[in-house]
Amino acid sequence: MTTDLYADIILPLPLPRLFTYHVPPEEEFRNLTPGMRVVVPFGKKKQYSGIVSSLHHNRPENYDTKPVITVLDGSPVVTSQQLDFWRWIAQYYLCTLGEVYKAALPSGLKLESETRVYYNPDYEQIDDLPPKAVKVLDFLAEKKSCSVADINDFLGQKNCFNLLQKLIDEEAVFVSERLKERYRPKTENFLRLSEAYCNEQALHKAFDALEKAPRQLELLMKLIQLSGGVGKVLERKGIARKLLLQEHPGQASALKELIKKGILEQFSDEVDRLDHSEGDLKSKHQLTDDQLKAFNEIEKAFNEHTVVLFHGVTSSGKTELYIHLIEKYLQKGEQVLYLLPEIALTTQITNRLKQHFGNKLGIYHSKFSNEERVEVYRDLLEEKNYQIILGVRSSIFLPFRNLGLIIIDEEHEHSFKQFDPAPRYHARDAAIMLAHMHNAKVLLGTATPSIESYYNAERGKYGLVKLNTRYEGIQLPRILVADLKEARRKKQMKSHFTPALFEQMEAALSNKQQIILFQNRRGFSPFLECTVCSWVPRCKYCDVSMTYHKKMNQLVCHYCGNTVTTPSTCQACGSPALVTQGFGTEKIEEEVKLLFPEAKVARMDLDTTRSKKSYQTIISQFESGAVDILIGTQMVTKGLDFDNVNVVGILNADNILNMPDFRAFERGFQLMAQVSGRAGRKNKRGTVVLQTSSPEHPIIKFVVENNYDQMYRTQMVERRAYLYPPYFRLIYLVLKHKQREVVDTAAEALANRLRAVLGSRVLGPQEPPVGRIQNQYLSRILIKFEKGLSAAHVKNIIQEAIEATLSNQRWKYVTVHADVDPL
Ligand SMILES: Nc1ncnc2c1ncn2[C@@H]1O[C@H](COP(=O)(O)OP(=O)(O)OP(=O)(O)O)[C@@H](O)[C@H]1O
Ligand SMILES: [Zn+2]
Repeated sequence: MTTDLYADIILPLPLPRLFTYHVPPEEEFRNLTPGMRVVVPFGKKKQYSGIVSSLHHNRPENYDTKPVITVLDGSPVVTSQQLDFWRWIAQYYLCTLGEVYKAALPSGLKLESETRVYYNPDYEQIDDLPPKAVKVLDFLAEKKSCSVADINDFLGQKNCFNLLQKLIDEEAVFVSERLKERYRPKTENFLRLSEAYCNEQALHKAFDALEKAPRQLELLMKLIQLSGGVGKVLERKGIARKLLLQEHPGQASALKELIKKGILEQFSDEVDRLDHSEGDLKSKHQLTDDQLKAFNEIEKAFNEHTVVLFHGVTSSGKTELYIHLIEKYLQKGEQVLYLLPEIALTTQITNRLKQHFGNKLGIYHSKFSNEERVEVYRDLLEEKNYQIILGVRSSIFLPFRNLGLIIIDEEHEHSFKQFDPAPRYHARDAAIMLAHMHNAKVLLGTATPSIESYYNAERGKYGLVKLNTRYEGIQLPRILVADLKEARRKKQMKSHFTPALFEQMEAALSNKQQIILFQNRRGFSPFLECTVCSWVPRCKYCDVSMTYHKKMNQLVCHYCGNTVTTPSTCQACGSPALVTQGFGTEKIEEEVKLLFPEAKVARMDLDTTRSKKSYQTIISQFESGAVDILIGTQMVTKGLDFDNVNVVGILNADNILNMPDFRAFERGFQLMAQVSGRAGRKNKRGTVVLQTSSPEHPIIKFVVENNYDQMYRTQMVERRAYLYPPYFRLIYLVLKHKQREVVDTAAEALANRLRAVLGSRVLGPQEPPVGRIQNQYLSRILIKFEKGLSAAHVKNIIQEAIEATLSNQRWKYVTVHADVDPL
């Protein structure tokens, strides 16, 4: 122990341990507290911003500490509760705190150490700049950002520091090398009368003075008009410069003169990027008797349980019920987090929630810009507007102060689990932990519960509430099973459509009703094949075949994104006889357009939804009836609520059920039941056509009968027999290296180490189905252990074994990551 102060810092790097720095005695560091961001040196030259995890007086024994360079915040940006949550995630999901830090903060709050200069698009020039500076600004405006070296090259000089300094002072550019925050509240320039002219007499003097300057006079009059009259302009509220110059941007020089003469003054002020307009709030729908009964049961169940599973059939009005529940918590002054699995869903739910909760609702997801996300983050940190957050996975990392309720909609969805990079967390499971920390409640809502959650409900760990009737008593859709084998044998197929599906579609179209078609693959076809020698184009970097995308005329690797132009001849035998095999959404779209030339068709999959607005556009086109047929991947299967969909087609159930995964049947049931649920939600019972080569498959039967219980029971028998969740826990260890031999020997050694302690609970190593990704060879070990064994203990063993294995010089560059509770 010393009197010197030390800080353990979380850096945005995958380091197994926190680094300790000493805190200099200067005034600046007086109020340093955990959760604040500081700048620290790391390695030879680099600087990073990190988060203070803790402060103490213990000098590290093994190394000399470096000093903290500077503090970036006046108060913590990460609360102590968040830090505890981060620590839990790191420990449970076997990753580092640095990895959690990277996932948890929006990038606008993480800083970069490279010397990059960013153009400020909001900068409006007032003073004259030297010509060179204008040149640099034009250059930057085009590039948006570049390095200092680029500017030197551009100007042909060694050092542009002085010039840059001027631009920085003007706030025309931002430089992240100074570790200035990349995010800045957006400011805008405003104009008002200056103090001296702020009475009617003075104002009249100004009019006289401007007699010979008609453009300036005109501008002054416009300011008065925009302010709402002479009386108002004297209040000096400020009119946006943009607004003033809107009609006559050429008047900028006249404005400059007015400012110079001291009649007007310009000031800048923050404008909120997010819309806080109140709008007209609608009152809630009255709950039906069945819904009310479920509502009361949920409230009662919360008296005994932290978590309640709400199993309500599709279109039973779960969302309506959530709205009532949210209101209750808001009245108590508590915050609500509403988690959704998919951005596609947020559009509709946002609209529904906005109508009731207006500007108390904040939205948080990855299609939002950094600045928008920072604003939501800061809003919660400073407890300003938002009381409900609607978001996807990463919103569990927001700085909640007073969380009362977490709703997890479509809790069975796999996209709640983050696959890559670390932390590989399950947002549902992590949210339950978060709720425990806040003493909050969790409602898991779904029409098709995950087997894990249903099991927890059955054995009394969670409360269970059911709602078996659809709103307005509409029956669940009629499901027709269409036998693909038979239709092919009888030569009745129209491309990928059986007569049953084709007829239903025709009928729906002639009745002006809409159709949803589901195919679980995007692209045109899974692969291209040479009919002469069977050659299939494969990714150069990964061990998979490439997917053919017709519109782009490209082959795309869905693992690493690598693209190549489609070859016109076989690269092995030279034959031009290349044919497409299988089909994805793009091909279905093309076929539908040929088969139903009159119908308007839209497609929703990863390829058509790259931008923030694209979901909104597709969904509102379909809502408004501008589109008759919507084709999509799993994005279209869940949660969407359309009034006029009468027919749903599942093009191929087999490739869902044939996945080499112990969850394939459960998942197949959920997907098919969910997509079926999109049909016939209003007015009239809908129809689903389910195309399959195995109509006798038990899962198909359960879907047709809407028999969740039976599906659950049969699956549980298998889970128990083959030692799978929910009876057993799984952890994958994935090893990667650019040489097969190295990764294999390392995996073997690691598995042996583990086996010495855990015995037959260790399986493998084995090459995973895709054995090479981005030129890295993979090997995988599976650890399967009984619920009775302490997970924390097993994780300790794993961590030690990994460290010991990697300490061998031979395997130094092998990377190992864990996937806890993999999906
Ligand atoms: N009490 C009610 N009053 C008026 N409309 C209702 C009521 N309950 C449900 N609805 C309407 O019925 C439709 C289906 O309800 P909702 O979307 O809430 O079902 P859901 O159970 O969430 O469905 P899914 O599981 O398929 O997402 C919606 O359009 C909703 O507005
Ligand atoms: Zn690839």
